[in-house]
Amino acid sequence: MIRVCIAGVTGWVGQPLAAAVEAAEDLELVAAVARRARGESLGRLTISGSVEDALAVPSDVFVDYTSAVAVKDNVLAAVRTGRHAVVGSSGLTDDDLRELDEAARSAKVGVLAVGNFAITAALLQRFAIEAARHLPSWEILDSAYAGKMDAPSGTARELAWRLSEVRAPEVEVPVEKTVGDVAARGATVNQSRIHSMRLPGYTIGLEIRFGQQDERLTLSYDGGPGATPYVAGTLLAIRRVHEFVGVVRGMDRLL
Ligand SMILES: NC(=O)C1=CN([C@@H]2O[C@H](COP(=O)(O)OP(=O)(O)OC[C@H]3O[C@@H](n4cnc5c(N)ncnc54)[C@H](OP(=O)(O)O)[C@@H]3O)[C@@H](O)[C@H]2O)C=CC1
Ligand SMILES: O=C(O)C1=N[C@H](C(=O)O)C[C@H](O)C1
Repeated sequence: MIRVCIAGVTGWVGQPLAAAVEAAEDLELVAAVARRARGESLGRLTISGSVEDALAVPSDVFVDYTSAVAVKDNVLAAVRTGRHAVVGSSGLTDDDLRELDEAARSAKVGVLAVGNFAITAALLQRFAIEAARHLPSWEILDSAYAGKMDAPSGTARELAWRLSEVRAPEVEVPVEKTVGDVAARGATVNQSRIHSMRLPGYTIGLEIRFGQQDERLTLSYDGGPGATPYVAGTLLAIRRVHEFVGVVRGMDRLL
């Protein structure tokens, strides 16, 4: 039986994830965190108001679906107390992930950090890696609901990181030589350009556009209004994270 602690248990993903953990025969939800629901009952357990309190309960895997602001400290606290961690929350930078990797290696635990647990997003990433082997120029468009605090999205950051392992995209006019406002060319993440839009009416989406002379290729991912696609991937990560030591990024290591 794998004992699970979920931070963000009342959230859009945390809620259905907690139900799925409780329904699984090999998993047991032993602790949960959400500040405003502190003290409330969830099945047989009482929701903690802080990660520190939740980590006082023995558990094997810590799952974070809180926010870009809280995730780094939460996961550091979890690995330092010997928990494997599954990171759903977005917002972690490469430097944050390096710091988590050091902490996880010294505690000899695994951390699976996945920008997007949906299979369709994982497939986009795989197809984009293949396309980047053949097409040298691309830019990324990240779209999300108006209230999403972090930018670029975790999905976009992870894609840029994976593409950097293939090559750096070719640009004709170096971005710093832009005439006008350099910010109009988007953010540089691992050498890819990412343009983030935050708009009412949107859920989450990612597009990568490749271009070369006289032809274009666009790969596009759209997340819908429900959190179901993230739950299955997160359950898989909970079951497999003990196989790793240090930080592992991306769903493909699990597929
Ligand atoms: N990797 C992936 O596939 C996915 C990633 N995400 C990412 O996951 C994160 C959460 O998303 P979502 O479920 O929509 O968020 P919600 O805002 O719906 O839920 C956040 C949850 O975390 C709790 N929370 C927030 N801040 C803290 C804190 N400092 N300490 C403890 N608990 C906290 C909230 O309760 P309270 O405020 O009461 O504490 C709530 O339970 C985001 O970063 C999002 O981008 C989302 C979907 C998929
Ligand atoms: O904020 C969200 O909701 C989501 N964020 C993730 C991200 O930052 O990439 C992905 C997920 O589809 C939903």
